[in-house]
Amino acid sequence: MAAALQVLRHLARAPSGPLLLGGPLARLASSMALAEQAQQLFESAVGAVLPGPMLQRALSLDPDSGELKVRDRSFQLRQNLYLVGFGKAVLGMAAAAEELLGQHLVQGVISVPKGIRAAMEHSGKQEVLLKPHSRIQVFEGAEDNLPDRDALRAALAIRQLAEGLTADDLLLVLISGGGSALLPAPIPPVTLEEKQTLTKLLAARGATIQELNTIRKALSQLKGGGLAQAAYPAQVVSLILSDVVGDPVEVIASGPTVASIHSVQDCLHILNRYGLRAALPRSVKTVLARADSDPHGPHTCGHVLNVILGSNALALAEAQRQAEALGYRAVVLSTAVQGDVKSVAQFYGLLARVAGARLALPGTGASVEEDERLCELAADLQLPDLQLKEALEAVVGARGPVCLLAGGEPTVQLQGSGKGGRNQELALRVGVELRQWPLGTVDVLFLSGGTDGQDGPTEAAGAWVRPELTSQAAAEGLDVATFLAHNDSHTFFCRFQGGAHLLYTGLTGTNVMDAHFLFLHPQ
Ligand SMILES: Nc1ncnc2c1ncn2[C@@H]1O[C@H](COP(=O)(O)OP(=O)(O)OP(=O)(O)O)[C@@H](O)[C@H]1O
Ligand SMILES: O=C(O)[C@H](O)CO
Repeated sequence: MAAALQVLRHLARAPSGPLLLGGPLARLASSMALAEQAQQLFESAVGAVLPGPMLQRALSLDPDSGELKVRDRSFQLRQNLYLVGFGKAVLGMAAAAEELLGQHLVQGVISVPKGIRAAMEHSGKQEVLLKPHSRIQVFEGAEDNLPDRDALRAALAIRQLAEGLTADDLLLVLISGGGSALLPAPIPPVTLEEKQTLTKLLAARGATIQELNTIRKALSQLKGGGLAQAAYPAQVVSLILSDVVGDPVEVIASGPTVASIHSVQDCLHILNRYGLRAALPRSVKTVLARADSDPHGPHTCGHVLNVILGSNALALAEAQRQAEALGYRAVVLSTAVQGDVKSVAQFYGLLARVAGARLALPGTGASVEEDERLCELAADLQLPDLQLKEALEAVVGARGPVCLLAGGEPTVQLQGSGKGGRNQELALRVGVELRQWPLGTVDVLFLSGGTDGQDGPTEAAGAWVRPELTSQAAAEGLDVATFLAHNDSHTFFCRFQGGAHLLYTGLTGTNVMDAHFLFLHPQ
């Protein structure tokens, strides 16, 4: 962070060339409104991680020999292919896999969210639906992202299919976010209800996805490598769409094809941390005690190839390419944005100010205090891959419009009973921050969107804001602070300018967390 601070000071003194005002870039920008460009970039980010194109990139089948190539590995197909899958994006992944490999597919079972087929049909996304005579059986379940009886039935069908395989077979496992809730198979005597309660309690008390999934793995027959073990001696290829920062295969959907490295002690620490150890059901204690003395130890997964197919980084890289094609100097800041939405909003607000000042008044920049405060905010967020120094250097060298891109999943501490999602809340908070940092001659726009197309329990994917937001809202009689106090960002955006700042994509059929874009455009 000290290095970034040094660069900030250096950049503040650095001379800058003239902006290309009135040049081709400015003309291009004026011909296409900034908001439209922002939405276009969001769509291109999502487009890069749609199931079909992703599978086509990762798999290639030689139709004559039946040789399947997955990255640099080869597998021989001869009507020996089976498929299972679980997760919010798995319907489209399965449709694409069947399209590519259908002639070798014997049977498949997938577990997908309740209502997803109807929703996709409704939004005209035929490409993510299975064909009428598909060999893949579909189970819908896990309403509200919680394991239920329907998901349990799906998990048992998946286990049965895996257990019936032989050494001649290949099992293709399609995995995406939401997979944990869609593949519940508690180890007896733990019941589904007990697992549901424990999961809910851990989530409500703020457990991270890593902690939550460590517990899920310890209590599950299929998570933490259990599915891979059930499929042994068949070969297993897992194609994974990541919805977790850093793309850890052992965490995404609780790693059903990755050997778990956690001990019972790890689980007890987590349960202690959230005050749940004392009140554990007897069944959970029994399973944990049994695991402690399990002579077989953790599952082995030597017969498995785990491949990350798509991620937030891939989506942002595409948006970056598109932004550059539109004439922006585009930099990916981080793909690991986590932390409380309020701190994340402060960071983006001040970043806009510090970067924008360099565009507005070349050679001067923001104040030293603002530079220092930005570095402090960045340090507090602890983003492992943050490219702040590079981004600010790029701004100085840009001499024209700049687009800073980031991704991840901030958290919202829900206090009110309002309607919203973390993207709309982040955008609204950034709108408030931008008001504090007037940038004069630089046009600013911030957009935040969930790549699955659904932000919290709303129909919008996210929202975009500009520095004028709070004053324009006040003129419409809308007090932003009141909406924020109740986590009511969606209601706010529905009313503000007739909903014009909401980002609507419909369900996209994919899910690689959220995308944040900050546009700085010298006027
Ligand atoms: N009123 C609200 N305001 C802000 N955020 C909210 C509100 N209600 C729910 N959320 C947030 O929405 C999220 C839950 O919605 P959603 O199902 O889209 O997220 P998710 O389960 O993390 O799935 P995904 O990663 O696929 O988006 C949680 O992060 C929750 O804090
Ligand atoms: O299903 C899950 O466990 C989460 O979506 C993380 O992958």
